[in-house]
Amino acid sequence: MATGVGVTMEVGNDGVAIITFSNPPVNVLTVPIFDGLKEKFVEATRRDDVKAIVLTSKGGKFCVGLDINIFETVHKTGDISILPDVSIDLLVNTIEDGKKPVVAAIEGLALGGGLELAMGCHARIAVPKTQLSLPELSLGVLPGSGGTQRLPRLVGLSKAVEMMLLSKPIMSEEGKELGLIDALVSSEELLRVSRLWALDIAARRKPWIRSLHRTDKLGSLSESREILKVARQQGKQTAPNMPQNLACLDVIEEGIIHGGYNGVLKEAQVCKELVLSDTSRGLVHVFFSQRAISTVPNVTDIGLKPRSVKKVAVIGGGLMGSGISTALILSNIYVVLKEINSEYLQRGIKMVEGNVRGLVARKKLAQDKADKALSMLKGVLDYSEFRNVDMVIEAVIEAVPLKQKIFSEIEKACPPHCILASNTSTIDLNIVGEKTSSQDRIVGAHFFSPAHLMPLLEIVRTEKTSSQVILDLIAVGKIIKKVPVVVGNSTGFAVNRTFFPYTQGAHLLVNLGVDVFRIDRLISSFGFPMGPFQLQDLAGYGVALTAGKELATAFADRSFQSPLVELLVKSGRNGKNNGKGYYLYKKGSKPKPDPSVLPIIEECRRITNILPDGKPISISDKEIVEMILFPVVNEACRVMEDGVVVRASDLDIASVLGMSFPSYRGGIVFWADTVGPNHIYSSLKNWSELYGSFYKPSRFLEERATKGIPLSVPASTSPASRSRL
Ligand SMILES: C[C@H](O)CC(=O)SCCNC(=O)CCNC(=O)[C@H](O)C(C)(C)COP(=O)(O)OP(=O)(O)OC[C@H]1O[C@@H](n2cnc3c(N)ncnc32)[C@H](O)[C@@H]1OP(=O)(O)O
Repeated sequence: MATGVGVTMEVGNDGVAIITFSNPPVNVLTVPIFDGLKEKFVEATRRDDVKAIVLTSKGGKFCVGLDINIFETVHKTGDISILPDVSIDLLVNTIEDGKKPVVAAIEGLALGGGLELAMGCHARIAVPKTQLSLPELSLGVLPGSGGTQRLPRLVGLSKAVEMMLLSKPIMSEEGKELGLIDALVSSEELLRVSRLWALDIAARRKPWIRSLHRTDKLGSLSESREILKVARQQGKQTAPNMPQNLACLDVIEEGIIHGGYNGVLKEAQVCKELVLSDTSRGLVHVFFSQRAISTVPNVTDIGLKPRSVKKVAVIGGGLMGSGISTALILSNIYVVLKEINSEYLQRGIKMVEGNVRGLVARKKLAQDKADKALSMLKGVLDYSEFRNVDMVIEAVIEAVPLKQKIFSEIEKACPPHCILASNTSTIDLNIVGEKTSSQDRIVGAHFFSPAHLMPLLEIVRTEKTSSQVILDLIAVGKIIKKVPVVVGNSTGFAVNRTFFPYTQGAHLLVNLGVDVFRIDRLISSFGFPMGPFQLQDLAGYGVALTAGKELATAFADRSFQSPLVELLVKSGRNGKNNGKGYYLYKKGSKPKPDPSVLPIIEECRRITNILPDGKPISISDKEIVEMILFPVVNEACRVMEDGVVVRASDLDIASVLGMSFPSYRGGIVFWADTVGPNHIYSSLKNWSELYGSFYKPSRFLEERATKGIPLSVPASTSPASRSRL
């Protein structure tokens, strides 16, 4: 066992046994920890000098739950027997129904199995601001140690359903109001109060409560059924592809109808079934992939320390610049926002204010924090404030000469340590920085719109960008609560490059006679928040035209260009911006497919003239999804082969966070490996013969498919690998 890992017991003169478990840094529950707990509880129950027990942990973080590596091992081996089976033996028989009262002393956080362990105790004392949550559904499983039964009995069914279905944490203050926590005390008082509480229960001065036996908070059967019915309807609507949501509600219902103990039995059985589901495989993969991105070879492993970035200049107050400024000021980074005239500057500042106000209106930000954030913003029209900035983020239109001019100006205006970042989404950074002699400080900081809300930050490095600058930007990304993924310099970088065939593939299908609204419906059913055409409406046609052209030129050998967006613009449509695109947009109502767009699509089909024999192709729903997503996988293969990403799983995270690829499918590469490279390769080969080079399989895909190697296996094992990182 590693140092500091284990379970100890100390019996005080007061007759209280303090059982302490420790598994740094976050006290995950593993088989040895469970074994240690069992041993100590049995010993404390047996010993005559022990009147009561306090369960606690070391290090200020009570417990983050079961070790998720165990799920990963089950996924790799299929061996479900390694899953600890503690729900009845340890939690019910040994702790809850044991002969001595147990109080949980909780500090920092109690998540998943950690909170379940605490709920098996007879009382819970917590430190203020302790985070409490059952997030198991976000891993594709359900609480497997009695959580589905005890939480409703402690906080009421509605709140418990909300906390589990949304994996929503609460703080111990709310936990106290709800009855989940019995007392809130300072960290220094935690053990003293817990000991006294345990002794009070032993002496019957305080109630000895076994949560599983309670029914007082459950309400009547008909009320419970109504709550579960509404939750099922919502689950079907919002998470149709997530089996764990409905399974969790079924398990809760079992306990309500047949009693908590039967609920626990069913819970353990369903949890095991869910662990083996594709959804759990995908979500657990995403969990670990998101943590893996923090390791970047030659950046995070060479002993460098991130420098502090306190003041940032943002150039350009448009949609992106104002979003980036918002993200920075919300995290206490001072921003100078530069525009070329006061009209544009005022507009930019208003947009930032609007972003911040929007967060307050949606109760995501307190008013005092909003005021504080806005006080960190200063609008400027020249470079004088740039003399002491730590970083500049350029966010002007995608025009090479303009960006080059800005970069040579900021090179002179900023101090020599200043990071020079561009938010370009497509332009080669070497070209952006061509007219400077500071290539080592030039880096891409590619945010996704709306920049204050979207979690991904693509950090683009050239061969010349210094490791220090990359490390600094990773640190800034984390401070502003983004997930920073370091990628290599290539047109479209990782995300836009991988996903350019997504839009083009959808357009190609339309020109082959497939209905736009059918495509959008199917892509939404696959799990994207919306289809490619609604997304185009939302992003605005200007972006579609400029970025689309850039990518089509760079990848001319495999691009499909449709005149549809130009035709839409000619007919006075500009997507959501002017309320008219493929859909009609009215305030307060959902977008409606607009039938008057169909003649424009017909005109487009006449221009491209690719309908085989002049007739629309006949195609299944499954094939439509594949004809859009397999070309994306194909480009992902090229991105990996070109070394644009460090690991395949970085592309998974980038696709989930940047393109809203459904997380429960594990990301684009993980999903492709689930579908099977061979099926993808042979489908693409077939379509390329029928419909042209857009579908031509890449060399990397062909090699993996023919050799039977998963796409996620590191590219370095492939002879064609040539890293840009
Ligand atoms: C039977 C039960 O019902 C089943 C369960 O309990 S399932 C588990 C339920 N618990 C969870 O889902 C919690 C998952 N963890 C988290 O949400 C976050 O890690 C956290 C909020 C605890 C901390 O976040 P943060 O401070 O950003 O640190 P983060 O980098 O995520 O985690 C620190 C380290 O702990 C690891 N870790 C955190 N929770 C873990 C877990 N439950 N199992 C294994 N490792 C875990 C992370 O992988 C990371 O490891 P690394 O340093 O080697 O990369």
